[in-house]
Amino acid sequence: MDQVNTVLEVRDARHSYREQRALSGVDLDVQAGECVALLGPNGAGKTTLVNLVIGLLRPQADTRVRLCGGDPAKASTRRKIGVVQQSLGFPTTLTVLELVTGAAVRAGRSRAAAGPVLAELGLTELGKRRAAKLSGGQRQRVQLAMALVADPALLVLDEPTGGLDVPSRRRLWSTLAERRARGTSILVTTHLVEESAEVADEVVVLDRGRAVAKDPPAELIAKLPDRTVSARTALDLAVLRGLPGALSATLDGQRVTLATREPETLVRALLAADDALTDLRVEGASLEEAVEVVIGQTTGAAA
Ligand SMILES: Nc1ncnc2c1ncn2[C@@H]1O[C@H](COP(=O)(O)OP(=O)(O)OP(=O)(O)O)[C@@H](O)[C@H]1O
Repeated sequence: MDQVNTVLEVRDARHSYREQRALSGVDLDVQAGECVALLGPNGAGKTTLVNLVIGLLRPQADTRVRLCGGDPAKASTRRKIGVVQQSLGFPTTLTVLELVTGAAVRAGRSRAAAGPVLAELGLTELGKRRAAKLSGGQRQRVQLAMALVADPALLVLDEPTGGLDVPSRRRLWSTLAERRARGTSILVTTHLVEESAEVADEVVVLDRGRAVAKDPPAELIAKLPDRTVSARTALDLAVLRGLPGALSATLDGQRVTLATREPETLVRALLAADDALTDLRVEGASLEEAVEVVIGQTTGAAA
């Protein structure tokens, strides 16, 4: 691996809160300009991993975290990251402009850097408003502006969409996509599997403290063995089950549903066997299903 391009490197992350084990040996890499989405059910260890990355938790055992080649325990290394966390507060007596300008100055950037970032996040008109008078969604945008104004090498967001309405979520994901296109590396934890897939280059699925999948979203979906082909047909069940590519077939009235790993082969055979066939549908798997499958597989393996 090209170390120069590795913005974040986590090796063998293990973490326990007293007797509660939260991470059991996770490796994670974020390359320059890459967006990695950390997915997984409640309690999987996502926040624990993020807190190790941003230096809020001290590494235990042989856990090794390198951020731009440095140790996140050091303030000089932490300055290279921008963090958006739900629990992170800021002084509510300051105005939006003061908060974002302050973040720019602390990061060694000019005060003038605040203006373009406020515009990027649609906050210009709220510049004079005190943080105490902002809605939850607006506060979240201010946090993102404070993180982005520092032009971080890595942007870390822990559940940034919590409490946001649909337009605000869309706006957040499109801001992240634009920043990624401009070269910012992003690590984001989320429960919104499908939304994250539109931005993420790679999804890492955590389950009970382990990484159970690490793939580009499309590859994770492609690992799902089955697709569903359905149609209205007069063919009987025995014929349908015998079609090339059919793994199984069920009939509901005249509607057949077939499972297959070779949808193209099966569809060709179906059309050849029944020229009166109607209402043909091929359902691809969603990323959400793929994530459920990888978590289900490990649950089954552990049982
Ligand atoms: N401060 C703490 N003290 C004790 N146990 C903790 C603490 N923080 C987390 N845990 C436990 O560690 C495990 C991982 O929690 P973590 O918050 O990292 O998961 P998560 O994937 O972020 O979950 P969620 O999606 O619910 O936010 C859970 O079993 C949780 O109960």
